[in-house]
Amino acid sequence: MPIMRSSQNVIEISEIPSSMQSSQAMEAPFFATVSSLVPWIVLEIEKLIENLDITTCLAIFGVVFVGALYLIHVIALCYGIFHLHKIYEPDATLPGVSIIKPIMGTDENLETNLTSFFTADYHQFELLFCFHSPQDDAVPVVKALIERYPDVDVTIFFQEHEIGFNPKINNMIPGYMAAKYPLIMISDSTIFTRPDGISDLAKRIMSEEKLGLITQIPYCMNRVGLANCFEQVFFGTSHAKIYLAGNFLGFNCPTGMSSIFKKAALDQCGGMVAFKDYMAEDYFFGKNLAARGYKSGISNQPALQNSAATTFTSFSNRVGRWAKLRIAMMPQVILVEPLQDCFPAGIIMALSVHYLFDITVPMLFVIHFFFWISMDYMIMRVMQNGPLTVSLIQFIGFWLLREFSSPVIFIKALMEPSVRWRNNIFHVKMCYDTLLTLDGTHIRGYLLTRLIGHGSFGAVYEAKCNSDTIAMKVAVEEEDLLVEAATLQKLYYSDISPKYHFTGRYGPYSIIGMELLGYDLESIRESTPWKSCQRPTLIRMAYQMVHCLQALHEKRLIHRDVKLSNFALSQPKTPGNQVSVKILDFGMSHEYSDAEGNLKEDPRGFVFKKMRYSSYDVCLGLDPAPKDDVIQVGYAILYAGGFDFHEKLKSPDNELMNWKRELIRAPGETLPLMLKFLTPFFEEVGELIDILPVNHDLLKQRIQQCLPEMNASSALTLTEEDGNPVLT
Ligand SMILES: CCCCCCCC/C=C\CCCCCCCC(=O)N[C@@H](CO)[C@H](O)/C=C/CCCCCCCCCCCCC
Ligand SMILES: O=c1ccn([C@@H]2O[C@H](COP(=O)(O)OP(=O)(O)O[C@H]3OC[C@@H](O)[C@H](O)[C@H]3O)[C@@H](O)[C@H]2O)c(=O)[nH]1
Repeated sequence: MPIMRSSQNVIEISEIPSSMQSSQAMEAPFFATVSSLVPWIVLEIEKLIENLDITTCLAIFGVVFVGALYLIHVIALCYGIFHLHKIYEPDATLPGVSIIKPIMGTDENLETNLTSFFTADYHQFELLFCFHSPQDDAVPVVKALIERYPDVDVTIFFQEHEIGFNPKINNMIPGYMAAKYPLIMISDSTIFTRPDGISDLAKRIMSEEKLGLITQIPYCMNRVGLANCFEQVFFGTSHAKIYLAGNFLGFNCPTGMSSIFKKAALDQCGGMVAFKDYMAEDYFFGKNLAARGYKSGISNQPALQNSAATTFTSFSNRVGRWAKLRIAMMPQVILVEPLQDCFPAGIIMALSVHYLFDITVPMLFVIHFFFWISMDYMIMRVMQNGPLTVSLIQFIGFWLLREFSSPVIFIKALMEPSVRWRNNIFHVKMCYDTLLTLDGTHIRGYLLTRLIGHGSFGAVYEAKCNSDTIAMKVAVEEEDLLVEAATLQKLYYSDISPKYHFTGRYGPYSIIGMELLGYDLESIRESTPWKSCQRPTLIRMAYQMVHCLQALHEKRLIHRDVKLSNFALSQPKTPGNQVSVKILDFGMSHEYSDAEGNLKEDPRGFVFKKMRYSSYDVCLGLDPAPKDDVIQVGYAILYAGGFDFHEKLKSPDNELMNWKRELIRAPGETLPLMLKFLTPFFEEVGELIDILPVNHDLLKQRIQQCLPEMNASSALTLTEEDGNPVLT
């Protein structure tokens, strides 16, 4: 509603400053000049308020927004000048530092980067090199350095299990578990350190008791090459100013490429393993530490990225991936992020000020442009701590290229459903990470009490309402749950899946309420002493798993995501604690034919070929059929029986494909010794072909033949020993 004022008021207000003007004029001409403007400003503001309409409001908002961006520049520059590049004297009283180096692959600069850590000037540190696999190309590089620097305390780790979504965290967990010092530094393989880099981080984090996490602000080594200079200009200008201002103002605004934290503080948050499912683990380090009263900050030295593999494409993929993470974390940045670059902000400011004060647009835009680029140049000089390696003209060229390419990268990141990170492709969904932190939230009258699990579609919580306890699956996108809800309804009376309760939309979330099952079979495997179920248990599990598929396939449904963790036990029934195996997670399931037997396409376009645990035919590019569910059950049975299928999945593509082919062609020769007794079952699996329906009864008979002395269809019983589940 417009604010009405009488003209008398206007005159009164405008008169007050003029009287002040006369008194101040005697004191100082400068203040007099400023004061003389006050009545004019007040008058203009009064006029504005009188004429307040939607356009005026937008224009005022525009001025405030861009004004805040100018302020961010100023804060960043001042904070950079006063905070960065301070030099500390070595301090032998600082605690030891365990430096975790996650490594995947090598490039021409890896040796130089790693050498800088071997030769770092810190009195007590250990280097913990973490690899996904012994075949990694960087292993020989590290081994050569260990030989060259025998006095440095170094350990190499190979990832044992892929326990979470985040491959970097999966990789680092063994290193973290073995770390012996109270300070943990995480330093990416592309980082070069100055000799006093570790000392700087340690000094900074120990400067306050409540500091839990210190990150190095990302910057780059001086390198030649267009893409490298472009990258340096990006990290020295637009990225640096948000990072500096954000950290100064206390925002959780981290990048995890080079950071240090107090191990005791992270252990309070559940240790490294607690972050295994967050793609933006760095953001959640900061967030979880803050929830426990710890502060975050930045160190005095920037992180010197020194990859030899930077190209314009890799830069755009990487920055696009980060943008996707930010959007997933804070969807509100979608609105602000594209507008906070120089040109969009300039247009907003010029149009707004023109509208409000009738000053010409080109002049405003030119002033804005020069202010912005000059501030960016000064901020980059602060980051560099001296003259830039690029000339002024080159700086302007790279800066312009960055400004023009930024919206393209951002829009591309928004449009693409998946992100690539090294060898992995991920589907980062909007708000996905927030789905994992909903415990304590009320949804549809239920209190979400515990996160039970999560998959690519959403998270599953235990949810309670009075005495009723159910499982609630929560996703962001409605279509992710539609198929699952429909499948659960179709299977309601077959007793092989959790009972369906309800589905719907609740605020930003889509939900399904369903029966809460007990332990999943992967946890049962994990709780056995040798990570392998005993034969009588295995045979009965296998029988019931095939039974689940039978009920599913009879309804013309295929699961397409069959794995051990997608089978779970029903709640034990008294007396005798009997349990049955049920199948769950129908997010990828599909009704493959209509009642007449005509095949149906799935419009969702999943790429099963790329799922490493898909069957041989599916990896070749064929559409999954019921027989492929059975083959995947075969893999799950082997895994439950003690075969390290997860390790197998890490084999090179050819080797894995050969193994999959041989397992169904010649199971007697391919099955590991301890599981050779399963040959009758796998021989029958090898007979399955797409065009014939699967004969599940025959498969069950074959399972029975694997261990004739045991009744494969007899019930399973669940007990507990020392708090661990025991399935017999
Ligand atoms: C009135 C003006 C408001 C301006 C708001 C600016 C909006 C954010 C625009 C650009 C973001 C650049 C952020 C740089 C730091 C984040 C680096 C990054 O992407 N790191 C990822 C990879 O390591 C990490 O996993 C993601 C973490 C999520 C960070 C979310 C931060 C959101 C940005 C909030 C910063 C507000 C600063 C405001 C300063 C006044
Ligand atoms: O699958 C992978 C991918 C990456 N990594 C390691 O993780 C580190 C970072 O990888 P990259 O250099 O490819 O990626 P980025 O520079 O984009 O990573 C950065 O941004 C995203 C954050 O979540 C990360 O913490 C941060 O390191 C490297 O040391 C790399 O070897 C793995 O160990 N496994």
